[in-house]
Amino acid sequence: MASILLVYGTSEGQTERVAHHLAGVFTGHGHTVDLVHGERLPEGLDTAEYDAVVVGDPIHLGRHHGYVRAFVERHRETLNDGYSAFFQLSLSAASDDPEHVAAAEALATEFLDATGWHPDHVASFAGALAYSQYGLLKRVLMRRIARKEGGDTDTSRDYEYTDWDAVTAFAEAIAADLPKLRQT
Ligand SMILES: Cc1cc2nc3c(=O)[nH]c(=O)nc-3n(C[C@H](O)[C@H](O)[C@H](O)COP(=O)(O)O)c2cc1C
Repeated sequence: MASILLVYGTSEGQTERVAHHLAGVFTGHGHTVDLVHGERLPEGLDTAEYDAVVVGDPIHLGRHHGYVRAFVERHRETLNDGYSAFFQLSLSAASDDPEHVAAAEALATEFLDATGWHPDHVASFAGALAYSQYGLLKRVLMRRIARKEGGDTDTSRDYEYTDWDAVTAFAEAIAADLPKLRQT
């Protein structure tokens, strides 16, 4: 049994849903998971105490949340010394245009380069459009972004593009590595 710290950033909740899904797969394999919002990190959190650290964050206006970036920068050394994984959510990853999908992956690579973090696994997942949660300005902005990405523009409902099988496969790939870590 391994101990896993799962830290996530979220604005509208889709990354939190993905984090819960990952945690469910890990606990299903008998591992323990501390699931923590990146803005509510416990004081004195020591990432070195965990066998694995998984971090997730969505793209908002081409950027990651500052608090997730700060977490990664603060713990870069232990993340790089230990076993870690990163996942990102975005609308671009849901696009039918391979260039937009590649652009989303490039944002993940840029984030990792900028923070100096070298995770063992990286994944880029499609997120969601939560029109019902957006205020007027955000709704207009997101409709514009959705139009550009070939996404849904009817703001009277929400849309989820996340491929849950891909999320499960990411979790299973990590879970498959964990028993090996305990032997080293
Ligand atoms: C204000 C705003 C800006 C966004 N900007 C981008 C963007 O620049 N590129 C992109 O691919 N997706 C963008 N998205 C889509 C989000 O990445 C997607 O909705 C994701 O599921 C949000 O995750 P969360 O619900 O955990 O906050 C944006 C979403 C919002 C609400």
